[in-house]
Amino acid sequence: MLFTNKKTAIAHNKAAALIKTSQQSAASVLASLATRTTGLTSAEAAARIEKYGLNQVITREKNSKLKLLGQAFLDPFVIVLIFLAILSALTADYDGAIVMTMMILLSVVLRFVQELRSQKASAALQKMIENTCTITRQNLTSERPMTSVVPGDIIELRTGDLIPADAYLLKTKDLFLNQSSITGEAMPVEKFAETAQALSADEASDNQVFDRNNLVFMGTDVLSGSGQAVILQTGSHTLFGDLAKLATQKRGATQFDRGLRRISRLLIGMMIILVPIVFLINALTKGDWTQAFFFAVAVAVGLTPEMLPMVVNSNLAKGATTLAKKKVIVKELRAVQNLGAVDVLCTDKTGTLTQDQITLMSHLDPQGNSDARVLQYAYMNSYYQTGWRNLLDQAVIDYGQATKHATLMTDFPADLHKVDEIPFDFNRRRLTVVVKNDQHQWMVTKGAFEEIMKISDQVEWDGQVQPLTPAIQAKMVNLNRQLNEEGMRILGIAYRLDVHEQATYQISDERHMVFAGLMGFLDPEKATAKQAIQLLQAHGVTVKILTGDNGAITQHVAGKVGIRDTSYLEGQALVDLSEQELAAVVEEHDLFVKLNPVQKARIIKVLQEKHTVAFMGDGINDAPALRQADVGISVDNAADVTKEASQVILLEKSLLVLEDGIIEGRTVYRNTMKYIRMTIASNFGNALSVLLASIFLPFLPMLSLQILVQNLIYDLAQMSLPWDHVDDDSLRAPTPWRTQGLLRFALIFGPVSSIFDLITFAFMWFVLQANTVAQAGMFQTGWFLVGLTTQSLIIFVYRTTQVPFFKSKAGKPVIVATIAAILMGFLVVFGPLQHTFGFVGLPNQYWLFLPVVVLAYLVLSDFLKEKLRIDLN
Ligand SMILES: Nc1ncnc2c1ncn2[C@@H]1O[C@H](COP(=O)(O)OP(=O)(O)OP(=O)(O)O)[C@@H](O)[C@H]1O
Ligand SMILES: [Mg+2]
Repeated sequence: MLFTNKKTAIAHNKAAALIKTSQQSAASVLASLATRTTGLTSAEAAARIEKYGLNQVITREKNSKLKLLGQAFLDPFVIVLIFLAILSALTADYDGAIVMTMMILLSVVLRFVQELRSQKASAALQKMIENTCTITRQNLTSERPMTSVVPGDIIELRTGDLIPADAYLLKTKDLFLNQSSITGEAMPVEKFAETAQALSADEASDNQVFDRNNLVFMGTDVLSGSGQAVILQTGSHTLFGDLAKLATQKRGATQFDRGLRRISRLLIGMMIILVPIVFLINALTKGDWTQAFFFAVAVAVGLTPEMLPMVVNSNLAKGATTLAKKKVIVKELRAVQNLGAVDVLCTDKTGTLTQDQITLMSHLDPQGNSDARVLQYAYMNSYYQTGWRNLLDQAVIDYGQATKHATLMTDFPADLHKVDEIPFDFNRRRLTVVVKNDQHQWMVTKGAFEEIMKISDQVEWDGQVQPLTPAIQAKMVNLNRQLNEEGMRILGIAYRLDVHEQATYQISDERHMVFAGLMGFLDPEKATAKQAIQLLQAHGVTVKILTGDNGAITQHVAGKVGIRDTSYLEGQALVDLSEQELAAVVEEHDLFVKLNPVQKARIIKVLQEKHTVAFMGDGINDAPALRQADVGISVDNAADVTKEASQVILLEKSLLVLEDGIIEGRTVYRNTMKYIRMTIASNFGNALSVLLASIFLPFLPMLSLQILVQNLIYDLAQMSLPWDHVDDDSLRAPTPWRTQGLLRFALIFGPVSSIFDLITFAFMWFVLQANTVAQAGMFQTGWFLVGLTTQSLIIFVYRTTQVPFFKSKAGKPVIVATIAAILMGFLVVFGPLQHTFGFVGLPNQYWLFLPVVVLAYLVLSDFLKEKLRIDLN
């Protein structure tokens, strides 16, 4: 569903060249790249980096600064100002022109700097999460950053690796790739190291390149198996290099994005309807069409929510930077806002809820007695397998190495070597390794207890191999459950001797096995897990466990970390449910066990119909779920695909940071909403006031230049909003995007502010006698100051449900910015540029009126806010 139709986007010459290469032998491919299986020398690699550049696809980086600057200029506000400035200069009003030029520069520089900062913050965060790949150079194999790959490099591929660039396979072992990111096809594709056949004429299409078995492409990943490949092309020369980075296209628009767009449209719509009316009324009643036009344009600028994207971005960037200090890296900025909306957190078990230190505790025969041979079988299995080495394998190997490799394998001949393996997969939930010497071969399988049971028909019981009878089975199931209930994770071990002489083994060989015993692992919960989950629950987030492990052990962990409902549902039981039934059971249960990766993603998808869902996981089996979730959370030592599928990476083991992330997300949302609420109400109010003034006044209520200055001052003040303090009680519940209250809010508070505008008009007109065209300057100055002070101060009312100043204190930056805005207003009115802006001095009565009207406005608004129980969340 995500990348359908990508095929149409491939470049013909790139595809044709790759197809040609696929038909060459490995030797000639290596020769044409001037490389060899031992790898490039350091000097060659350095020269090639010079020549081909870093292996990255984003080329926009370079001109992004210019583009940002361009965007800052393209703002409607700036365009109108430029227009006005040119006009002023042409009409020899040089003072005006100079002031406007200053305003233009101020506005552009501020926007540019702020946007650049947001962008830099985001780029810096992305840099902290580096993908690596295994490169062989000068016969030495090591992990290097993916960006350092050059054509001719020899790379090793393993389960969970991302393919760093387009490459030609030299060796493969059951190598299955996931090409869905470029072809849209979800089925795994097996790849082989062999020269491809030439295409017949009617087959010759660019899309054939995906079916070339010996080629792998940037942007795809290894599902299972292993391989070796030589890099053909890097960076933007790869098949998909000219498309934007695939990973960034993963997620569609969120509710938040859509909501913002709706609001912008609403505000712009209001402007489009209103501005022509204002223009016509003023032109017809006052007769000066040019002035009426500029006035209308200035009103339009005033009603444009031009700061919205910037306020949102700097809010998000600020949230992300704060989280980075707590070792939570947000790769995509808007994930911060999504975090705030999350009301269900699904999590994997191992390594997320539990420590990533699994230890092997016991190796038991099927009757529960310690047995050294069981350990030796398991050790062989973990030691020789070449797929993704997960924590269970690591625990076995660590245990083996502690007892010394050589002294461990006492029950087996010393001359064993590996013949084959059948890699682990999450449907089979087991993994097989085959070893042999001159006399015998051993097929050794380990995996989930139930899966090993399925493939065994014999068992080592009372010291001999016996048929695995239902009675013995029942005893073993009992033993397994007992161990699980004690918190022990169990893997079963089985073997089969001398299966056949062929060198390659298949899944179908995993049968008639002898159940040899159990391996018990201890996987303690993270010290912070319980507290973290309690905090999440207290903040309205339900926690659910989605695991591939079995019910008993999951219940044990759930109990330890404080998940109350511990009834569980098995993956198999989900298969037959209709979407409707599924929707009901996902709400009911908190534990889902024996899930395969697709089932994890499916549960999340169903939950998303009613909830905003985060998923936290660290395995390659978690990638589909991480992609599906609204927020994918992973850890730094996870596999490449896993990290790539996530938007949030936890650098530290503590889970308490989850709470920080969620609070930060909610803060971002609240502070964004403050801006939106302010803008909507004041725009609506201003539109009303301007309309009425245009109808009844013989002159303009404010000059276009004055409106623009006012607007600039508000813009400056509002830039402080991301740093505002948010009331604790409004951070207690998830913050999904909600607009219901907004319209009501605008319809109440817009007119309220208009009433005070009208009071001001009346005062200026009747009391101060500013009722002729000659007195227009005084009228305009009077309204300018009232408008500026009320609109600057009203944020303190709108920003909280509580009594401003006394009960809820605003953040310092907001207080400072507000005072600065008011001072700036007074400076413009009474400073050296007074006449340039068309302002005049004001009589003494005005100074009695101003504080009264401002205070009355604030008090009434606050009163209404509480009386009408306006939802300010
Ligand atoms: N390396 C391995 N060798 C054999 N069996 C394995 C291996 N890794 C996992 N398994 C089996 O497959 C099951 C599912 O794997 P895994 O535990 O990684 O799934 P998961 O969904 O990530 O669950 P978890 O919550 O434990 O992380 C395990 O419970 C175990 O029985
Ligand atoms: Mg896992």
